[in-house]
Amino acid sequence: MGGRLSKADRLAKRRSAMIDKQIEEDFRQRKRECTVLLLGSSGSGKSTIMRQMVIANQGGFSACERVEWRPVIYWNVLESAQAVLVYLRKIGLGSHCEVLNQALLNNLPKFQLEMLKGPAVLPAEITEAIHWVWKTTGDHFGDLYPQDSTRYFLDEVLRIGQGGYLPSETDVLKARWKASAIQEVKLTMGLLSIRMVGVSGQFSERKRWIHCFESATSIVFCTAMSDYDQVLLAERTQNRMLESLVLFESVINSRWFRRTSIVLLLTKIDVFKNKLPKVPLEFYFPEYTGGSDINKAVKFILWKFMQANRARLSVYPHIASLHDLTTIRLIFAAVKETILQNALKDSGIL
Ligand SMILES: Nc1nc2c(ncn2[C@@H]2O[C@H](COP(=O)(O)OP(=O)(O)OP(=O)(O)O)[C@@H](O)[C@H]2O)c(=O)[nH]1
Ligand SMILES: [Mg+2]
Repeated sequence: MGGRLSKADRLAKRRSAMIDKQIEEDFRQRKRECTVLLLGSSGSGKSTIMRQMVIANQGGFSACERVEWRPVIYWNVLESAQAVLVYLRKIGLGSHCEVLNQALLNNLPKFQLEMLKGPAVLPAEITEAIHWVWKTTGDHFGDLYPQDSTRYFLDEVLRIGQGGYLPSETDVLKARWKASAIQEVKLTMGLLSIRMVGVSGQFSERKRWIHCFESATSIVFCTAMSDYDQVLLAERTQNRMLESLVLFESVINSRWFRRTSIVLLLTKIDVFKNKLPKVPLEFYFPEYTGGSDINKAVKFILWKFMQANRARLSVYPHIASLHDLTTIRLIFAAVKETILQNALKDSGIL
C-alpha cells in the first residue's frame, strides 16, 4: 500500500511542485530586477535624466504624453516671464514691463480658470507681450537666468502660444516641474528590468528618501557643476555646491550603501563652460588655482567630491550636459554598463 499514491495525493504533489517552480521563477525574476535610485539636490537634473531614459529606451514620448506636458510648459513660460519682469524692475527698466503687466492683468485669472477646467491655449495677448519684452530687453540679461531653461522658453514663446500647440520632445526635456512625489520609470536593459526611482531634491522632501534606500541596487548621484556660484533658495547664505557636497558625503558614507557602487553625474557642463570665464571658481573655492581652464576646473570639482568618499565605495564619475542628445547617449551607455555590471554581480550571474 505504502508505495502507491492516491489520485488526490498525486494531484496535490503536482500542485506543490508547480508552486515551488513558480516561487523559484519569481525569485529569479526578482534577482533580475534592479532599482536605480537617482539622488541629488534640487535642480541637479534627476527628472531630466528620467525623461532622457524614456527617450533612449522607449523611443520617446507619444503625442498623448506630450499633450499632458502642455500646462507645465505654459507654467514654465509664465514663470520665466515673471522672472524677466522682476529683473527689469531691478535694473531700472520698469517702463518696459507695462505691456506685459497689462497683458497678464487682463488675461491671467481667466486663463488659470480655463486651465483648471481642461485644455486651454496661452492667451495671444500674453504670448505677444512676452515676445515683445524679451526681444527688446533680452540683451540686458547676459547670463543671468533664474533657471537654465528660461531663455529657451522665452525664445520659443510664439510657437508655444499657438493654438493646437503640441510640445516637442525638447520642450518636455527642458520643462521644469518640481514634482514632490517620488517618480518612477520601468525600463529593460539587456537581461535586466530596471526600476528607476527619482526623488525630489527639495529639503522638505528629503525625509522621504530613506524609504527608497533599502531597495536600491545602484545609485546615480547628480550634482550641477554650474551651481558653484549659486545659493539655496531656502537659505541664501548657503552655497549650492557645498550643500551638494555635504549631501553626497552623507549618502556615500551612509550604512545603507556599504555594498553599492555609485555613479556620480556632474551635470550642466554646458552652463559651467559658459560661466567659468566670467565667474571665477576661486572666488567661491579659494583653494582652486587653475583659473579659467575648463579641464582643471572639472578635475578640481571631481576631486572635491571624491574626497568625500571615506567609505571607499566604487564611484564612477561622468560629466554631462543633459540636454545634449548626442553626448548623452554615450554617457548613458557607460552608466547602463555600470548598473548592469553591478546588478549582475549582485544577482550572482557574474
Ligand atoms: N543647460 C542644462 N540644463 C539642465 C541640465 N540638466 C538639467 N537641466 C535643467 O535644469 C532644470 C532642473 O532639472 P531637473 O531635472 O528638473 O532637476 P531635479 O534634480 O529633478 O530637481 P528637483 O525635482 O527639484 O529635485 C530643468 O529645467 C532642466 O531642463 C544640463 O545638463 N544642462
Ligand atoms: Mg525632479
